[in-house]
Amino acid sequence: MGPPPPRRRRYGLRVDFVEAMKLGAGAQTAGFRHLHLDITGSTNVEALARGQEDRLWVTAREQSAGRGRRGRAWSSPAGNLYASVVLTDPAEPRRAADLCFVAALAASDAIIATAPRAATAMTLKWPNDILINGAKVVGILVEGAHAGDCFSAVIGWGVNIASHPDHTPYPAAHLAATDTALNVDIYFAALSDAFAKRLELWQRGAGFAEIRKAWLRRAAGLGRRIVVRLPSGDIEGIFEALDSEGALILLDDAGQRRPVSAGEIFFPGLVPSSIGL
Ligand SMILES: O=C(O)CCCC[C@@H]1SC[C@@H]2NC(=O)N[C@@H]21
Repeated sequence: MGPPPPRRRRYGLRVDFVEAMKLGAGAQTAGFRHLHLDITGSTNVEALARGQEDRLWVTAREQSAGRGRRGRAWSSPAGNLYASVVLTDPAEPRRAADLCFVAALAASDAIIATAPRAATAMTLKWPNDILINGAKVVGILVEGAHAGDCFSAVIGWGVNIASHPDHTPYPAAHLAATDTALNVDIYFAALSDAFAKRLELWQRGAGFAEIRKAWLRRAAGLGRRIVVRLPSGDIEGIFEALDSEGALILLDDAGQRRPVSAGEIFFPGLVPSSIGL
């Protein structure tokens, strides 16, 4: 009789003990590595703790303390994707905000590759959400840490695949509602590949200019009236463009162009439709 199988620990379980999600072949070729956990508080926190390990993906089947933007919690049951990647010195720190757009484009590429029905109704909401018929399916949290001279960025994706939470402050949806064969393994392989390609384009290709152009082609509300919620109150106007720093350019009712680099946007009069989502 051989030795008993290793006992499963709930926390900090390494990839060899759980059914591992696989990196896409392109991501492996590009030198990315992968740590898959059964359950963790937050894959972003795990990744930030490994800030020196460039090109490391950290994924988890479940999170017990998933973090969203604006200090919100991110509901994280099994069946959805929780994935973070560490990039050590990816660019000058002043260009770190570009990563929001690189990340959103990669996640949208992965939807096109794996969820063709949802993809027909997909738009990107500034700065880094993905909507299907106006309802959120992907949220992205980019965080940074300095250690000595080194700057690490961690990008975390939460992707609603098998379910979406109720009672969110915004309408939410999930991808398998229309693309029923989709699961986290299929989506993660596509995301890791798409991210390797978009990162390469940003770092070694045409930089932010190309990313900006591609993002704008999929943007929600471009050329339309939007509301921007700022700490100082709401402002309204036309979503005219994205500048070279990723700020949203709002043409207000007084004809002033106002760059917005932080805030939340809303589309007045748009009711998310629900073709099964
Ligand atoms: O509020 C948002 O829209 C951003 C949500 C980001 C959630 C993901 S899930 C994987 C990673 N780990 C976290 O704790 N948060 C991000």
